[in-house]
Order: sequence, then C-alpha cells, then structure tokens
Amino acid sequence: MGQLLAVQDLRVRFQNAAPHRWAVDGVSFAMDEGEILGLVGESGSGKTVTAMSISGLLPRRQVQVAGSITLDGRELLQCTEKELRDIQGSGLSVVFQEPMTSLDPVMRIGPQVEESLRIHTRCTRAERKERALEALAQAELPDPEAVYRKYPHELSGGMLQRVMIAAAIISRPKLLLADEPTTALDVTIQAQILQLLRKLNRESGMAVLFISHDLNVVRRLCNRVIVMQHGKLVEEGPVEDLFRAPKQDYTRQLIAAIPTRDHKLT
Ligand SMILES: Nc1ncnc2c1ncn2[C@@H]1O[C@H](COP(=O)(O)OP(=O)(O)OP(=O)(O)O)[C@@H](O)[C@H]1O
Repeated sequence: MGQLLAVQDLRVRFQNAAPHRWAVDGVSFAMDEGEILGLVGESGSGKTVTAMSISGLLPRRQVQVAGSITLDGRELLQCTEKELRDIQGSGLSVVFQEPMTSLDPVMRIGPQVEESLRIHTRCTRAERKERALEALAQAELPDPEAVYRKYPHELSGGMLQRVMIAAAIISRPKLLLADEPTTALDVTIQAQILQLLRKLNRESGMAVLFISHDLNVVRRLCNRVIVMQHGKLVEEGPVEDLFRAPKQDYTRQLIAAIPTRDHKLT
C-alpha cells in the first residue's frame, strides 16, 4: 500500500505563546493508505494542534507553522486557502468530540450532511440528497429519510456523532481525522462508534487518524500508535508492542492510567 500522509518536522507556535513555546515541536510520522493510526497523549500534548495543522483548520494569522505535511504527495502547508478548501472537500475530512457544537441547531440534518457537496461539487440537489441518504445509511442511522428531516435536538448524542461521521464521509475522503470522537459518549455507544469506524475503514479503505487521550480505546481500533508529550513525538509502534514493552516512562504512565479491568481486551 502506498503512503498517504507524511508529516515532517512539524512545528506550530501560537503568536500569543512565549517565544520558544512550540505547541507542536518537531513531529514526524507517516500514514499508509487505508491505515488506522492512533495518536495518544495527555491533555495539552499537542494532539489537536497536530490534527488541525493537517486539516488546515488552524487560524493561519495566529500561528507560526514550519515543516512539511504532504497528503498524496501534495504539500499542504504551501496551499492557498482555496486549495485547502478543495482538499477538505475531497481528500480529507474531520470529526470532532462534540457533535452539538459542530451542528447548527436551527438547521435540519439533511442540508448539514450535504454541506461539503454543496460547497465543493456541482452535484444537483437530487444527487446531494441521494448521497446524503447513502452516507446516513453507511453511518448506520436507522431510517435515513426520517433522520434527514430532523433537527439536531431530536437526536441522541450517539446518533449525532453518526450524523457527523455521515457528513465527513459523504465526500468519500481518503483520510478521516477523528479527534476524540467518542469521548463524550457512554461506553456502549463508544464501542458502537469504534465498530462503525472500523467498518468504514474496511469497506472504503478510508484511512483514519484517531486521536484520543485513552490508550485503551486506541488499542481497540488501531494497529499502530504514536505517542505525544509536550508537543513532541516520544514513542511509535504497533499498539500491542506498546502495551507489552513500552519504551518510555510516559507511555507506561498512560497505560497505568487505564483502570485495571480494562487492561484485557473486551
Ligand atoms: N488557540 C490557542 N492559543 C494558544 N495556545 C493554544 C491554542 N490552542 C492550543 N494551544 C496550546 O497548544 C498546546 C497543545 O494543545 P492541544 O489542544 O493540541 O492539546 P491536546 O493534546 O489536543 O489536548 P486535549 O486532549 O486537551 O485536547 C497546549 O499547550 C495549548 O495550550
């Protein structure tokens, strides 16, 4: 399988931060097409800023960014904002922790799921609806026609996260950036969403960069994991190796932070 994403010596500093305080400080890693890679680390370690750098969602005027990020061989850090929007409409999508903050409460679900098609493609209204219903079905929402017409407050948290996943996959991205997508959900729903991501990965070959502070969740989904601490990448490897023989004290602490009953895979 070919390489999809390459991040090289990525450094990000917010303009309002102290001069040598890099939120991301020399991070390098790569992802293959169709791979599910876990990115773990404690709060503030730089996971979200790394994901936002890849997705082009960092407020460019407020940050200093150095290094290189290529997606399918294309340098993202050199793209204009318009080029980045095009990439967001085809190559890459994101899902965040809180679906409620990403959805407009006064707009029905359908148009929100279709939004990237409306912005980035010439699909007709009927084609957009067809693709939206297809994406809602792929995200395993029961009765997509009914969900299409509902407002966000009429759906549960788990269903809303499925709606966000539908909105992310409608553009058939090669890479999904999922930043703590299950953290706000209860354990049962969390497991269902992980299963859904695995299914989408298997069926469409969409690669997933899965970000979590929870190593146990990452273990259930990913084969390989990278660990960040204070903006740096401190460990990388197959997830089972990391559990068996962590190289860093920090990784050992992350493992120790998992409640004992969760150490075994359920
Ligand atoms: N808008 C901002 N302005 C200034 N500093 C910021 C901003 N956003 C993030 N940072 C800083 O960047 C660093 C990395 O934050 P980041 O959100 O990437 O961590 P994280 O690992 O994703 O944590 P969490 O799990 O809590 O989301 C932190 O030190 C944070 O204070």
